[in-house]
Amino acid sequence: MKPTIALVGRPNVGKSTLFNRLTRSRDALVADQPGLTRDRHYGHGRMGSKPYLVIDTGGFEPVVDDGILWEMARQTLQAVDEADAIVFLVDGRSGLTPQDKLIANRLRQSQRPIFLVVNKAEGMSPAMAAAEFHELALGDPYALSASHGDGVRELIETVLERFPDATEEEASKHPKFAVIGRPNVGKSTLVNAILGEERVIAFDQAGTTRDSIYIDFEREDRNYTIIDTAGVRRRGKVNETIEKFSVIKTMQAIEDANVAVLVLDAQQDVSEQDATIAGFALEAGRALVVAVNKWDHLDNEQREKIHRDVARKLAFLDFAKFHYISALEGKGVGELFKSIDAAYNAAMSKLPTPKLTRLLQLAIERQQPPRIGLTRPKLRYAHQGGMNPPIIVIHGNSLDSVPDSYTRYLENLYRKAFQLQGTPLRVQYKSSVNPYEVEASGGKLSMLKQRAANKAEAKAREQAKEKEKLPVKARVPAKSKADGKVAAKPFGRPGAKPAAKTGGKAVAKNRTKR
Ligand SMILES: Nc1nc2c(ncn2[C@@H]2O[C@H](COP(=O)(O)OP(=O)(O)OP(=O)(O)O)[C@@H](O)[C@H]2O)c(=O)[nH]1
Ligand SMILES: Nc1nc2c(ncn2[C@@H]2O[C@H](COP(=O)(O)OP(=O)(O)OP(=O)(O)O)[C@@H](O)[C@H]2O)c(=O)[nH]1
Repeated sequence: MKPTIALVGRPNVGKSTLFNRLTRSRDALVADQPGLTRDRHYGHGRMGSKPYLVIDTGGFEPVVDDGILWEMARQTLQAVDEADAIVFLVDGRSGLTPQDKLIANRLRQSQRPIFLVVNKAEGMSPAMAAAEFHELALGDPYALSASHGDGVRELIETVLERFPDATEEEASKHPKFAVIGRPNVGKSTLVNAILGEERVIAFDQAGTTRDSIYIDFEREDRNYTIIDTAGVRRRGKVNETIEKFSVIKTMQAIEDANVAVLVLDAQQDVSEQDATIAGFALEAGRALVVAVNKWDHLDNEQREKIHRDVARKLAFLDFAKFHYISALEGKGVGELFKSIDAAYNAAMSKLPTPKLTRLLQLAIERQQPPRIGLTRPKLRYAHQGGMNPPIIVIHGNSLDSVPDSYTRYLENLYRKAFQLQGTPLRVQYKSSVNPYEVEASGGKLSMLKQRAANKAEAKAREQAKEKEKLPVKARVPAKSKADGKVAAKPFGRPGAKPAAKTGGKAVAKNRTKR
């Protein structure tokens, strides 16, 4: 399970700046999708072989007791109680404030490990910057500069020390699906409807309120694991108070599943929270099935309306299959399983290199990528870069100028050819910048240099093939995309090689599309 790190501190200490640093590398994975609003408070990051989730809790005003600030404080406290580690930021330039002391007192009640961070410490000696914050009695403060990046890596390494390395993503041999959705949409009812008929093999009682419940069961001779994120087991319970919604629980469940089943309530409009949860699944690259629940007792007009609402607000889920079901009456549940199976198979598909490359050539024959200025991108060959979600890596030259529309054209073609229904699909580009190209543009390459260039290209292909054997996430490339507030120096995934070397000569540029 990925550890979750919560960033806490009074307003303006630099939480979003640090958040951007810790999550930047993953931004590349979800290129802007039409209609997808990304929640900038929750993000993914990775340090070497250790992936993590980060929450920016927003400004924490511990002294207010109502209104929006109180609501923010309530959410911050929930995150503090549910996170695996807390990074408490203070401002090294403005020094220790009474508010910092109040927050520190509240954090001390938490059972979670706390890391006190003195931000904005660039140009100061770490000992000087940290000195006055020892008073908070939260251990040795870490001095760093979120905007410059100094000390950030050391901090995150220390935070992650206590968590185990991500074992190679265990390719689950069967579908493991998380039932996710906002409160009251019918998640428990659906889980009960599914389990009511099936043979439950094992039942894992959740350790804390944050944890989901894992249930193994058999259906038509196939094994499944259901990850139940609904608040409490309600079988037989009548007057149940509504459990508060936990974003961390939902995100962890999505991460741990290989298919997400998003439950919506057909008797209500698609809400922002629905879209946000859908966005989490998409960002995690999970295969997805949507269950529009409570389809009973709706007249045609209401059904039309929800169809339109879904099409408009969840357009970015166009790869997923939608089911209109009634968990209460047990209708549509069997069909749902067909899509869960299909989505699982698609997410785990093995895509052979020769077929990927043949399809690429076919795509180019049908339609070339457009010329940008004097150059036309040259797409040479493709191989699979990962599973769950399937990643297709395309090698060639000048790939930075392939337009999004062409990437979508390729995606659609691959999706059709491999029947990848229900899973996101990612196309990434790797451009080889041939060091001889500059000279070549002035005249012909000498035979010798030409041979060296060919050798470099051949080696790149070999390496690409080798990489197919590596774990999925280790190969997701970083993209240094400065995010407004942050400096352009790349940070976040030092474990990932910034550029693959081809024969020690040619340099590769990475670019990622969803
Ligand atoms: N000098 C310096 N300024 C920084 C550093 N980190 C952040 N800042 C600046 O501090 C200000 C606040 O940064 P934010 O990241 O928005 O702070 P925040 O804690 O998220 O603020 P809220 O969203 O209000 O809670 C911005 O002007 C940043 O540019 C740093 O390491 N050094
Ligand atoms: N009409 C109708 N009502 C349903 C259906 N499924 C669930 N409900 C009702 O919706 C309410 C909420 O259902 P739950 O299964 O508790 O919802 P949940 O998503 O698990 O809720 P949380 O645990 O709070 O997240 C209950 O009153 C259910 O009886 C359905 O298919 N049709």
